[in-house]
Amino acid sequence: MSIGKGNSIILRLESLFFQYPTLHKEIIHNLNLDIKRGEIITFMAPSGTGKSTIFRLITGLEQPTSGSIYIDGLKSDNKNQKIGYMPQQDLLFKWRTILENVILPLELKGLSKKKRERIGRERMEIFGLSGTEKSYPHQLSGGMRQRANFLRATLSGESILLLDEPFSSLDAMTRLSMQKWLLEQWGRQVDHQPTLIFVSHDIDEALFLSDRVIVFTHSPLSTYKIVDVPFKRPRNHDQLLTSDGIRLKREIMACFDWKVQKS
Ligand SMILES: Nc1ncnc2c1ncn2[C@@H]1O[C@H](COP(=O)(O)OP(=O)(O)OP(=O)(O)O)[C@@H](O)[C@H]1O
Repeated sequence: MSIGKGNSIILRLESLFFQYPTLHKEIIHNLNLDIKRGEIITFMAPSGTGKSTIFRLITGLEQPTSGSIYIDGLKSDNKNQKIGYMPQQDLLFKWRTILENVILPLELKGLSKKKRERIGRERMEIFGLSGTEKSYPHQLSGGMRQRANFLRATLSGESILLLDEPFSSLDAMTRLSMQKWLLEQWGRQVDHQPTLIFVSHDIDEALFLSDRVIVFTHSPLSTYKIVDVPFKRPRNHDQLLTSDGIRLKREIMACFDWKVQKS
């Protein structure tokens, strides 16, 4: 079944239910959510309630107990290849150079060595990674490694990128500059602006990055509050200190007064 390719909805979760077979509690209960093409979204909910599980369902690593996931109009199956994924901790292969790491998606697509290295070098320059082509991951700072991870995710060429707390391991200053940097890179991709879906525990980060923040209000994940973020792009962190910024923070904080179902 299809919801119509070319529709402005790029991701639809429809009547979604999920429970791990080994876990007594349900994680997702009748979740319905539409995400538009090119949006930047952040999912927020307390730890351990199932945000990463939603990502595992979208990537096809887990199958819903019932319900459907539509990606770009098509009902997804477990062989879905249309998702780029950037995990919480960097997953760069330590035995590969940075160039070899970032061009991995092009290698998997079968591009010649010459072509993938040319594209990789060009993109590394844009992403501020020139000079690290022959370095190994352990030789780079945390911020640089996350740049390489983000570059690898964008080279997957997919229209949806899932970013699971991508900055959580970074210090506060690096984190702020990485948020700004990531929005700048996203803004440059005029022809192919992917839909970005973040998981974050950080209210400021969610407000700085997102068009909409989806704050789940119960466990199992089912209902949520949508907080629309009206700040114009390009953004700066000062916007968070305005009366609008403070009002939005209060709105999100008010959603966190909820009880987690015991397992
Ligand atoms: N493969 C699995 N098998 C069984 N239970 C699992 C599995 N993966 C996760 N869980 C459990 O499912 C629940 C939701 O986990 P999940 O990682 O999705 O939460 P989260 O909201 O992303 O957490 P965090 O914010 O801490 O990363 C937790 O209770 C977790 O222990």
